[in-house]
Amino acid sequence: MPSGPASATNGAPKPGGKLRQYRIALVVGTRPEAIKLSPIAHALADLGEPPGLFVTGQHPGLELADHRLESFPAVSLGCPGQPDPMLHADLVRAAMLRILATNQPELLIVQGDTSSALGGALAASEFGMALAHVEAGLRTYDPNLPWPEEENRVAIDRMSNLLFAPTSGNAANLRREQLSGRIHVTGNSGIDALAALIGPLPSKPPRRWLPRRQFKLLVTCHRRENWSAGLEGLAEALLELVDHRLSADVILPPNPGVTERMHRLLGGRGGISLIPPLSHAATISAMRAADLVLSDSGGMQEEAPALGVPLLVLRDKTERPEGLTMGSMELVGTDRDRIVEAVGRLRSDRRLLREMARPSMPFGDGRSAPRIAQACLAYVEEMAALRASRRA
Ligand SMILES: CC(=O)NC1[C@@H](OP(=O)(O)OP(=O)(O)OC[C@H]2O[C@@H](n3ccc(=O)[nH]c3=O)[C@H](O)[C@@H]2O)O[C@H](CO)[C@@H](O)[C@@H]1O
Repeated sequence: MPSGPASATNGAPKPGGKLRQYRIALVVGTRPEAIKLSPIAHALADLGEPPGLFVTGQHPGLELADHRLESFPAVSLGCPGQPDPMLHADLVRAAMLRILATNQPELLIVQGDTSSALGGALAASEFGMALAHVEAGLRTYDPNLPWPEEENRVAIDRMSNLLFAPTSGNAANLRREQLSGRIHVTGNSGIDALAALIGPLPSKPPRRWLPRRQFKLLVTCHRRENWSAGLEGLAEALLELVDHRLSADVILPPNPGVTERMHRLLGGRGGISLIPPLSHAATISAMRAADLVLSDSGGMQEEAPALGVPLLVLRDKTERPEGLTMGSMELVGTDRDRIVEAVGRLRSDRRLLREMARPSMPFGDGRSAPRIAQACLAYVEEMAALRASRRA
């Protein structure tokens, strides 16, 4: 069995986990990866296989304890996010290669489509290590929307031995590409994280939308393709909307450049509050308290249907069409007039708004992490048996 990393461990394995070096490791770089990988780390620990963590540093302020990950042995790679995501992926790859040269787990798990996930996948593949991709098969089929995420997830799926597709639609995408990895339809572990916060899902939306009451928007916008014209269109729309008995809480992203731009566009305007990044629990509370959410976030597209919160997606394409099919969300992009029209239409037609707020679970039942953990463990055991039979 390979030994775990010698450097920078923070905390002992979870009580109940076996006291041994880990065979499975997870790559964690950003807030959404921590949110979605935490249930999987705990599900592995529950099976007696606590994993190790490679923390890339992409989001430098990421606190493992905020995501219940502090009890797992962790190596810090010291690779903060870069303006050029390809450079960042390469830095992560190089840092991982240095560690894997002496300490190799048997299976590396990466999640989603970040440059941390891509860097980890490239390192695993260079070492001939087994690789599992959580959240496989999401596609817009447009390499620019979103960039670089669409390219990252396609590349990671091609390298992976285990492909954990959240939905049957995602699995169908993978089958069409005739990839060599094994496909499992598991649900999205982001829904597990949501259930851990608020209890059984789907949750009942609080009844609201009384006529004449002030209408409250919750807004997030951080995708790279929205950094210039997109943020301007959104800001113009919000400035127009708040003149009409409507308020907007805008949650700022961890990215300082985007935050600075939002302050310039919207700072000091009545009816608009600019809020620093929130904890996951506080974000979910804010979503539930809003009449309507406007966001380009991927995770919030998954959370909104389960919470029964209507969502306008500030993007032209989505890799999560399931939310559109369920009627919980609508694509509006970042054009000023389109946003103003959509908010106005929903605000004046409460029946439409209530229909969008009908809770549904297109992204999983909140029990994907145990499925993923079991499949990972079975794969590791299978590979070990294969190696043993070759030695015999
Ligand atoms: C194109 C796309 O969709 N890309 C993804 C992106 O994240 P994604 O776009 O989802 O990233 P966000 O930064 O929006 O994170 C979303 C998550 O963070 C929470 N939240 C949000 C604001 C806040 O202040 N505090 C907070 O905790 C949300 O409730 C949600 O759970 O990387 C994820 C991790 O690989 C992937 O799963 C997604 O596919």
